[in-house]
Amino acid sequence: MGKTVAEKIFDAHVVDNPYQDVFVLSLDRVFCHEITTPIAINDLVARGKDRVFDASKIKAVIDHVTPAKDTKTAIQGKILRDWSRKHGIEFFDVGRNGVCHAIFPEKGFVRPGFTVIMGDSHTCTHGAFGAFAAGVGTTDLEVGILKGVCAFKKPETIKINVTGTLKEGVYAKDVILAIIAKLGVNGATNKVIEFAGPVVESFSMESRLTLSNMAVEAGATSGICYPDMTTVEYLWPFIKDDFSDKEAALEEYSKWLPDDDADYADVIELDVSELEPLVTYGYKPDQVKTVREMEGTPVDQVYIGSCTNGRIEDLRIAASILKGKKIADTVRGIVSPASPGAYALALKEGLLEVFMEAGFSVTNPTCGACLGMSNGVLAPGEVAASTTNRNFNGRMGKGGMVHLMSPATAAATAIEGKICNSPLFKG
Ligand SMILES: CC(C)[C@H](C(=O)O)[C@@H](O)C(=O)O
Ligand code: SF4
Repeated sequence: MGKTVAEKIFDAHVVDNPYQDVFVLSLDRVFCHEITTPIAINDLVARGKDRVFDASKIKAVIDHVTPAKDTKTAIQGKILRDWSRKHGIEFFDVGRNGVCHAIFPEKGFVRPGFTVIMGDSHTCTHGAFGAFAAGVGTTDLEVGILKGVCAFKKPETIKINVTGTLKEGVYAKDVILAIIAKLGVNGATNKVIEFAGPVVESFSMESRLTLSNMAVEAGATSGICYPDMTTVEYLWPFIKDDFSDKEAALEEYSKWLPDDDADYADVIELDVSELEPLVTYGYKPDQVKTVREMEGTPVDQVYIGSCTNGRIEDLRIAASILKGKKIADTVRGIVSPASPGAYALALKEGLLEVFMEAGFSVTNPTCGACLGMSNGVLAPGEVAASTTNRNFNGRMGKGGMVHLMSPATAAATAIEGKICNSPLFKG
Protein backbone atom coordinates (compact mmCIF):
# COMPACT_ATOMS: atom_id res chain seq x y z
CA MET A 1 0.00 0.00 0.00
CA GLY A 2 1.32 3.43 -0.94
CA LYS A 3 1.66 6.33 1.46
CA THR A 4 0.16 9.76 1.91
CA VAL A 5 2.43 12.78 2.50
CA ALA A 6 1.78 12.67 6.25
CA GLU A 7 2.56 8.95 6.37
CA LYS A 8 5.88 9.53 4.62
CA ILE A 9 6.77 12.34 7.00
CA PHE A 10 5.77 10.19 9.99
CA ASP A 11 7.91 7.29 8.76
CA ALA A 12 10.93 9.56 8.34
CA HIS A 13 10.60 11.11 11.82
CA VAL A 14 9.41 8.32 14.09
CA VAL A 15 11.57 7.81 17.17
CA ASP A 16 9.12 5.72 19.18
CA ASN A 17 5.81 3.92 18.80
CA PRO A 18 4.67 3.52 22.43
CA TYR A 19 1.30 2.06 21.54
CA GLN A 20 -0.88 1.21 18.54
CA ASP A 21 -1.17 4.24 16.26
CA VAL A 22 0.66 6.71 18.51
CA PHE A 23 4.01 7.82 17.14
CA VAL A 24 6.63 10.00 18.73
CA LEU A 25 8.17 12.15 16.01
CA SER A 26 11.38 14.13 16.01
CA LEU A 27 10.76 17.83 15.35
CA ASP A 28 12.45 20.01 12.76
CA ARG A 29 10.91 23.23 14.06
CA VAL A 30 9.29 24.47 17.24
CA PHE A 31 7.76 27.92 16.75
CA CYS A 32 6.86 30.20 19.64
CA HIS A 33 4.76 33.32 20.24
CA GLU A 34 4.12 35.44 23.28
CA ILE A 35 0.62 34.18 24.11
CA THR A 36 1.22 30.47 24.64
CA THR A 37 4.98 29.99 25.04
CA PRO A 38 5.44 32.03 28.27
CA ILE A 39 3.11 29.58 30.05
CA ALA A 40 5.32 26.70 28.90
CA ILE A 41 8.50 28.60 29.80
CA ASN A 42 7.24 29.41 33.32
CA ASP A 43 6.33 25.79 33.88
CA LEU A 44 9.65 24.48 32.58
CA VAL A 45 11.49 26.94 34.85
CA ALA A 46 9.34 25.96 37.85
CA ARG A 47 10.16 22.28 37.22
CA GLY A 48 13.90 23.01 37.00
CA LYS A 49 13.91 22.16 33.29
CA ASP A 50 14.80 25.46 31.70
CA ARG A 51 16.60 23.86 28.76
CA VAL A 52 15.99 23.65 25.00
CA PHE A 53 16.68 20.67 22.74
CA ASP A 54 18.27 22.66 19.91
CA ALA A 55 18.16 26.46 19.88
CA SER A 56 18.68 26.55 16.08
CA LYS A 57 15.40 24.70 15.52
CA ILE A 58 13.33 27.01 17.74
CA LYS A 59 12.12 30.40 16.50
CA ALA A 60 10.19 32.97 18.51
CA VAL A 61 8.15 36.06 17.73
CA ILE A 62 5.94 38.57 19.50
CA ASP A 63 2.95 38.93 17.21
CA HIS A 64 -0.46 38.84 18.85
CA VAL A 65 -0.24 42.12 20.72
CA THR A 66 2.70 44.22 19.59
CA PRO A 67 3.95 46.73 20.56
CA ALA A 68 2.65 45.76 24.01
CA LYS A 69 -0.61 47.50 24.93
CA ASP A 70 -0.55 47.02 28.71
CA THR A 71 1.45 45.53 31.55
CA LYS A 72 0.15 42.01 30.99
CA THR A 73 1.18 41.89 27.33
CA ALA A 74 4.49 43.61 28.13
CA ILE A 75 5.26 40.85 30.63
CA GLN A 76 4.32 38.13 28.13
CA GLY A 77 6.70 39.67 25.62
CA LYS A 78 9.45 40.03 28.19
CA ILE A 79 9.26 36.39 29.26
CA LEU A 80 9.63 35.25 25.62
CA ARG A 81 12.37 37.80 24.90
CA ASP A 82 14.47 36.97 27.99
CA TRP A 83 14.12 33.24 27.39
CA SER A 84 15.08 33.57 23.70
CA ARG A 85 18.15 35.62 24.58
CA LYS A 86 19.19 33.25 27.34
CA HIS A 87 19.07 30.22 25.06
CA GLY A 88 20.27 31.87 21.85
CA ILE A 89 16.96 31.41 20.07
CA GLU A 90 16.33 33.55 16.99
CA PHE A 91 13.75 36.08 18.13
CA PHE A 92 11.69 38.64 16.23
CA ASP A 93 10.98 41.65 18.38
CA VAL A 94 9.19 44.96 17.77
CA GLY A 95 10.34 46.48 14.50
CA ARG A 96 11.30 43.13 13.01
CA ASN A 97 8.21 41.15 13.96
CA GLY A 98 5.08 40.02 12.19
CA VAL A 99 2.38 37.36 12.40
CA CYS A 100 4.12 34.03 13.12
CA HIS A 101 2.58 32.16 10.18
CA ALA A 102 3.57 34.95 7.80
CA ILE A 103 7.07 35.79 9.04
CA PHE A 104 8.35 32.22 9.55
CA PRO A 105 7.55 31.14 5.95
CA GLU A 106 9.04 34.40 4.70
CA LYS A 107 12.29 33.64 6.54
CA GLY A 108 12.48 30.23 4.86
CA PHE A 109 12.22 28.31 8.13
CA VAL A 110 9.96 25.55 6.76
CA ARG A 111 10.96 22.96 4.16
CA PRO A 112 9.12 20.09 2.51
CA GLY A 113 9.05 17.03 4.74
CA PHE A 114 9.53 19.00 7.97
CA THR A 115 7.69 18.38 11.22
CA VAL A 116 6.62 21.63 12.86
CA ILE A 117 4.76 22.38 16.08
CA MET A 118 3.63 25.57 17.74
CA GLY A 119 1.18 26.52 20.46
CA ASP A 120 -1.14 28.02 17.89
CA SER A 121 -4.06 26.49 16.05
CA HIS A 122 -3.09 27.92 12.66
CA THR A 123 0.27 26.16 12.61
CA CYS A 124 -1.30 24.07 9.82
CA THR A 125 -0.40 27.04 7.57
CA HIS A 126 3.16 25.72 7.16
CA GLY A 127 1.82 22.60 5.47
CA ALA A 128 1.79 24.76 2.33
CA PHE A 129 5.45 23.75 1.93
CA GLY A 130 4.67 20.03 2.04
CA ALA A 131 5.37 19.83 5.78
CA PHE A 132 3.46 18.21 8.63
CA ALA A 133 2.71 21.23 10.82
CA ALA A 134 0.34 21.11 13.76
CA GLY A 135 -0.86 23.30 16.58
CA VAL A 136 -0.32 21.83 20.05
CA GLY A 137 -1.21 22.52 23.68
CA THR A 138 1.12 23.63 26.47
CA THR A 139 2.27 20.15 27.55
CA ASP A 140 3.26 19.12 24.02
CA LEU A 141 4.94 22.47 23.52
CA GLU A 142 7.00 21.96 26.69
CA VAL A 143 8.08 18.48 25.61
CA GLY A 144 8.89 19.83 22.15
CA ILE A 145 11.05 22.64 23.54
CA LEU A 146 12.83 20.31 25.97
CA LYS A 147 13.25 17.15 23.93
CA GLY A 148 12.52 18.03 20.30
CA VAL A 149 9.81 15.40 19.97
CA CYS A 150 6.03 15.29 19.87
CA ALA A 151 3.55 12.41 20.03
CA PHE A 152 0.85 12.20 17.36
CA LYS A 153 -1.73 9.67 16.31
CA LYS A 154 -1.04 8.75 12.72
CA PRO A 155 -3.75 10.71 10.96
CA GLU A 156 -5.87 9.63 8.05
CA THR A 157 -5.82 11.95 5.07
CA ILE A 158 -8.57 13.55 3.00
CA LYS A 159 -7.38 14.47 -0.48
CA ILE A 160 -9.10 17.37 -2.18
CA ASN A 161 -8.59 17.64 -5.93
CA VAL A 162 -9.25 21.21 -6.93
CA THR A 163 -9.94 21.26 -10.67
CA GLY A 164 -11.30 23.61 -13.32
CA THR A 165 -10.37 27.24 -13.90
CA LEU A 166 -11.00 29.99 -11.38
CA LYS A 167 -12.87 33.00 -12.71
CA GLU A 168 -11.15 36.35 -12.46
CA GLY A 169 -11.75 37.89 -9.05
CA VAL A 170 -12.04 34.50 -7.31
CA TYR A 171 -9.14 33.54 -5.06
CA ALA A 172 -7.64 30.92 -2.76
CA LYS A 173 -9.73 32.39 0.07
CA ASP A 174 -12.93 31.62 -1.85
CA VAL A 175 -11.66 28.11 -2.59
CA ILE A 176 -10.90 27.35 1.05
CA LEU A 177 -14.25 28.81 2.18
CA ALA A 178 -15.94 26.52 -0.36
CA ILE A 179 -13.96 23.55 0.99
CA ILE A 180 -14.84 24.35 4.61
CA ALA A 181 -18.51 24.78 3.65
CA LYS A 182 -18.38 21.34 2.02
CA LEU A 183 -16.53 19.56 4.84
CA GLY A 184 -18.12 21.37 7.80
CA VAL A 185 -16.17 22.63 10.81
CA ASN A 186 -15.53 19.08 12.03
CA GLY A 187 -15.32 17.38 8.64
CA ALA A 188 -11.57 16.85 8.84
CA THR A 189 -11.14 16.48 12.62
CA ASN A 190 -8.06 14.36 13.46
CA LYS A 191 -7.27 14.17 9.78
CA VAL A 192 -4.82 15.78 7.42
CA ILE A 193 -5.99 17.48 4.25
CA GLU A 194 -3.93 17.21 1.07
CA PHE A 195 -4.73 20.09 -1.29
CA ALA A 196 -4.14 18.67 -4.77
CA GLY A 197 -5.05 19.27 -8.40
CA PRO A 198 -4.25 21.79 -11.14
CA VAL A 199 -5.75 24.81 -9.37
CA VAL A 200 -3.50 24.32 -6.33
CA GLU A 201 -0.53 23.67 -8.65
CA SER A 202 -1.22 27.01 -10.32
CA PHE A 203 -1.31 28.84 -6.97
CA SER A 204 1.57 30.95 -5.69
CA MET A 205 3.06 30.09 -2.28
CA GLU A 206 1.02 32.95 -0.81
CA SER A 207 -2.22 31.43 -2.08
CA ARG A 208 -1.21 27.97 -0.86
CA LEU A 209 -0.49 29.45 2.58
CA THR A 210 -4.06 30.86 2.56
CA LEU A 211 -5.44 27.39 1.76
CA SER A 212 -3.38 25.53 4.37
CA ASN A 213 -4.03 28.24 6.96
CA MET A 214 -7.74 27.49 7.14
CA ALA A 215 -7.46 23.68 7.16
CA VAL A 216 -7.96 23.81 10.93
CA GLU A 217 -11.30 25.56 10.40
CA ALA A 218 -12.51 22.23 9.02
CA GLY A 219 -10.93 20.56 12.05
CA ALA A 220 -7.81 19.31 10.22
CA THR A 221 -4.54 18.74 12.06
CA SER A 222 -2.56 19.90 9.07
CA GLY A 223 -3.25 21.07 5.51
CA ILE A 224 -0.61 19.98 3.06
CA CYS A 225 0.19 21.26 -0.45
CA TYR A 226 2.59 19.30 -2.63
CA PRO A 227 6.11 20.62 -3.04
CA ASP A 228 6.87 21.61 -6.65
CA MET A 229 8.87 24.20 -8.58
CA THR A 230 6.79 27.01 -7.02
CA THR A 231 7.93 25.77 -3.60
CA VAL A 232 11.54 25.54 -4.77
CA GLU A 233 11.47 29.04 -6.30
CA TYR A 234 10.07 30.51 -3.07
CA LEU A 235 12.66 28.76 -0.91
CA TRP A 236 15.57 29.19 -3.33
CA PRO A 237 17.29 32.12 -1.51
CA PHE A 238 17.45 29.90 1.58
CA ILE A 239 18.40 26.58 -0.01
CA LYS A 240 20.66 27.59 -2.90
CA ASP A 241 23.81 26.45 -1.09
CA ASP A 242 22.30 23.01 -0.44
CA PHE A 243 21.63 22.08 -4.07
CA SER A 244 23.49 22.30 -7.38
CA ASP A 245 20.40 23.74 -9.06
CA LYS A 246 16.63 24.07 -8.71
CA GLU A 247 16.00 20.77 -10.49
CA ALA A 248 18.09 18.98 -7.86
CA ALA A 249 16.05 20.63 -5.10
CA LEU A 250 12.83 19.62 -6.83
CA GLU A 251 14.00 16.04 -7.12
CA GLU A 252 14.90 15.92 -3.42
CA TYR A 253 11.59 17.46 -2.35
CA SER A 254 9.60 15.16 -4.64
CA LYS A 255 10.13 12.38 -2.15
CA TRP A 256 7.43 14.10 -0.09
CA LEU A 257 4.77 13.60 -2.76
CA PRO A 258 2.13 10.96 -2.00
CA ASP A 259 2.30 7.58 -3.71
CA ASP A 260 -0.20 6.99 -6.52
CA ASP A 261 -1.75 4.14 -4.56
CA ALA A 262 -1.89 5.97 -1.21
CA ASP A 263 -4.86 5.14 0.95
CA TYR A 264 -7.16 8.09 1.66
CA ALA A 265 -10.07 8.41 4.10
CA ASP A 266 -11.80 10.32 1.33
CA VAL A 267 -10.99 11.85 -2.05
CA ILE A 268 -13.07 14.89 -2.88
CA GLU A 269 -13.33 16.39 -6.35
CA LEU A 270 -13.99 20.11 -6.40
CA ASP A 271 -14.45 21.82 -9.73
CA VAL A 272 -14.12 25.54 -9.05
CA SER A 273 -14.94 26.79 -12.57
CA GLU A 274 -18.32 28.15 -11.46
CA LEU A 275 -17.16 29.33 -8.03
CA GLU A 276 -18.16 32.87 -7.05
CA PRO A 277 -16.57 35.03 -4.35
CA LEU A 278 -17.76 33.76 -0.97
CA VAL A 279 -18.35 35.23 2.48
CA THR A 280 -19.31 33.78 5.85
CA TYR A 281 -22.61 34.83 7.42
CA GLY A 282 -22.74 33.24 10.90
CA TYR A 283 -20.41 32.46 13.77
CA LYS A 284 -18.87 29.35 12.22
CA PRO A 285 -16.48 29.32 9.24
CA ASP A 286 -18.60 26.71 7.43
CA GLN A 287 -21.56 29.12 7.29
CA VAL A 288 -20.80 30.36 3.82
CA LYS A 289 -22.85 32.18 1.17
CA THR A 290 -21.97 33.85 -2.09
CA VAL A 291 -21.14 37.54 -1.86
CA ARG A 292 -24.07 38.05 -4.22
CA GLU A 293 -26.44 36.58 -1.59
CA MET A 294 -25.00 38.80 1.14
CA GLU A 295 -24.77 41.93 -0.99
CA GLY A 296 -25.89 45.11 0.76
CA THR A 297 -25.04 44.01 4.32
CA PRO A 298 -23.62 47.17 5.98
CA VAL A 299 -20.27 46.95 7.76
CA ASP A 300 -18.60 49.23 10.30
CA GLN A 301 -15.03 48.08 9.85
CA VAL A 302 -12.99 46.45 7.10
CA TYR A 303 -9.89 44.59 8.16
CA ILE A 304 -7.22 43.43 5.72
CA GLY A 305 -4.48 41.38 7.36
CA SER A 306 -3.70 38.23 9.37
CA CYS A 307 -1.93 34.95 8.71
CA THR A 308 -4.70 34.13 6.22
CA ASN A 309 -4.59 37.16 3.93
CA GLY A 310 -2.06 39.75 5.04
CA ARG A 311 0.67 38.81 2.58
CA ILE A 312 2.04 40.93 -0.27
CA GLU A 313 -0.15 39.22 -2.88
CA ASP A 314 -3.22 40.12 -0.78
CA LEU A 315 -2.12 43.73 -0.31
CA ARG A 316 -1.50 44.08 -4.05
CA ILE A 317 -4.97 42.81 -4.92
CA ALA A 318 -6.70 45.03 -2.35
CA ALA A 319 -4.67 48.08 -3.38
CA SER A 320 -5.47 47.52 -7.06
CA ILE A 321 -9.16 47.89 -6.18
CA LEU A 322 -8.66 50.83 -3.79
CA LYS A 323 -6.38 52.84 -6.08
CA GLY A 324 -7.88 56.27 -6.68
CA LYS A 325 -10.97 55.46 -4.59
CA LYS A 326 -12.16 56.47 -1.12
CA ILE A 327 -13.69 54.11 1.39
CA ALA A 328 -17.22 54.89 2.61
CA ASP A 329 -17.27 57.42 5.44
CA THR A 330 -19.32 54.98 7.53
CA VAL A 331 -16.41 52.52 7.45
CA ARG A 332 -13.16 52.28 9.40
CA GLY A 333 -10.55 50.64 7.21
CA ILE A 334 -7.60 48.94 8.87
CA VAL A 335 -4.79 47.16 7.06
CA SER A 336 -2.09 45.23 8.92
CA PRO A 337 0.57 43.85 6.56
CA ALA A 338 1.26 40.45 8.14
CA SER A 339 5.06 40.56 8.04
CA PRO A 340 7.91 43.05 7.86
CA GLY A 341 8.66 41.75 4.35
CA ALA A 342 5.11 42.40 3.17
CA TYR A 343 5.15 45.81 4.86
CA ALA A 344 8.45 46.83 3.26
CA LEU A 345 7.38 45.69 -0.21
CA ALA A 346 3.99 47.40 0.13
CA LEU A 347 5.81 50.58 1.07
CA LYS A 348 8.22 50.30 -1.85
CA GLU A 349 5.47 49.54 -4.34
CA GLY A 350 3.37 52.51 -3.17
CA LEU A 351 0.59 50.28 -1.85
CA LEU A 352 0.61 51.82 1.62
CA GLU A 353 0.04 55.20 0.02
CA VAL A 354 -2.93 53.77 -1.90
CA PHE A 355 -4.40 52.41 1.34
CA MET A 356 -3.85 55.71 3.16
CA GLU A 357 -5.28 57.83 0.38
CA ALA A 358 -8.34 55.59 0.30
CA GLY A 359 -8.81 56.26 4.02
CA PHE A 360 -7.29 53.14 5.59
CA SER A 361 -5.23 53.15 8.75
CA VAL A 362 -2.01 51.18 8.18
CA THR A 363 -0.76 49.40 11.30
CA ASN A 364 2.48 47.62 12.02
CA PRO A 365 2.57 43.86 11.31
CA THR A 366 0.55 42.16 14.09
CA CYS A 367 -2.36 39.80 14.71
CA GLY A 368 -4.05 42.68 16.53
CA ALA A 369 -7.61 43.03 15.31
CA CYS A 370 -7.84 39.44 14.02
CA LEU A 371 -8.59 38.10 17.47
CA GLY A 372 -9.91 41.30 18.99
CA MET A 373 -6.91 41.96 21.22
CA SER A 374 -5.74 45.31 19.88
CA ASN A 375 -5.59 47.65 16.88
CA GLY A 376 -9.28 47.53 15.93
CA VAL A 377 -11.53 45.85 18.48
CA LEU A 378 -15.24 46.00 17.57
CA ALA A 379 -17.89 47.49 19.85
CA PRO A 380 -20.95 45.33 20.66
CA GLY A 381 -23.33 45.22 17.70
CA GLU A 382 -20.67 46.25 15.18
CA VAL A 383 -19.99 44.34 11.99
CA ALA A 384 -16.63 43.71 10.35
CA ALA A 385 -15.68 42.55 6.89
CA SER A 386 -12.42 40.74 7.41
CA THR A 387 -9.80 38.78 5.49
CA THR A 388 -9.06 36.67 8.59
CA ASN A 389 -9.96 33.04 9.31
CA ARG A 390 -12.36 33.01 12.26
CA ASN A 391 -15.82 34.46 12.63
CA PHE A 392 -16.55 33.03 16.09
CA ASN A 393 -18.99 34.99 18.24
CA GLY A 394 -17.10 37.98 19.63
CA ARG A 395 -13.89 37.07 17.81
CA MET A 396 -12.97 40.65 16.94
CA GLY A 397 -14.66 42.17 19.97
CA LYS A 398 -17.43 41.20 22.37
CA GLY A 399 -20.83 41.37 20.69
CA GLY A 400 -19.25 41.97 17.28
CA MET A 401 -19.97 40.13 14.04
CA VAL A 402 -17.31 39.09 11.52
CA HIS A 403 -17.80 38.25 7.86
CA LEU A 404 -14.80 36.42 6.39
CA MET A 405 -13.91 37.15 2.77
CA SER A 406 -11.05 37.61 0.32
CA PRO A 407 -8.95 40.80 0.21
CA ALA A 408 -10.62 41.75 -3.10
CA THR A 409 -14.11 41.48 -1.62
CA ALA A 410 -12.96 43.32 1.52
CA ALA A 411 -11.51 46.21 -0.49
CA ALA A 412 -14.67 46.56 -2.58
CA THR A 413 -16.80 46.33 0.57
CA ALA A 414 -14.78 49.14 2.17
CA ILE A 415 -15.55 51.42 -0.78
CA GLU A 416 -19.29 50.65 -0.75
CA GLY A 417 -19.67 50.42 3.04
CA LYS A 418 -21.69 47.28 2.34
CA ILE A 419 -20.74 43.75 1.36
CA CYS A 420 -20.32 43.59 -2.41
CA ASN A 421 -18.38 41.84 -5.14
CA SER A 422 -15.12 43.34 -6.30
CA PRO A 423 -15.06 44.93 -9.76
CA LEU A 424 -12.53 42.24 -10.73
CA PHE A 425 -15.29 39.63 -10.55
CA LYS A 426 -17.44 39.89 -13.66
CA GLY A 427 -19.86 37.11 -12.73
C1 LIG B 1 -3.62 33.04 20.74
C2 LIG B 1 -3.55 31.74 20.01
C3 LIG B 1 -3.39 30.64 21.00
C4 LIG B 1 -4.72 31.54 19.06
C5 LIG B 1 -4.69 30.22 18.30
O1 LIG B 1 -4.28 29.18 18.80
O2 LIG B 1 -5.08 30.15 17.18
C6 LIG B 1 -4.80 32.68 18.05
O3 LIG B 1 -3.70 32.74 17.20
C7 LIG B 1 -6.07 32.59 17.27
O4 LIG B 1 -6.05 32.69 16.04
O5 LIG B 1 -7.12 32.45 17.90
S1 SF4 C 1 -3.38 36.44 12.62
FE1 SF4 C 1 -5.18 35.76 13.74
S2 SF4 C 1 -5.44 33.62 13.23
FE2 SF4 C 1 -3.36 34.20 12.66
S3 SF4 C 1 -2.12 33.63 14.41
FE3 SF4 C 1 -2.70 35.77 14.65
S4 SF4 C 1 -4.59 35.72 15.89
FE4 SF4 C 1 -4.25 33.65 15.13
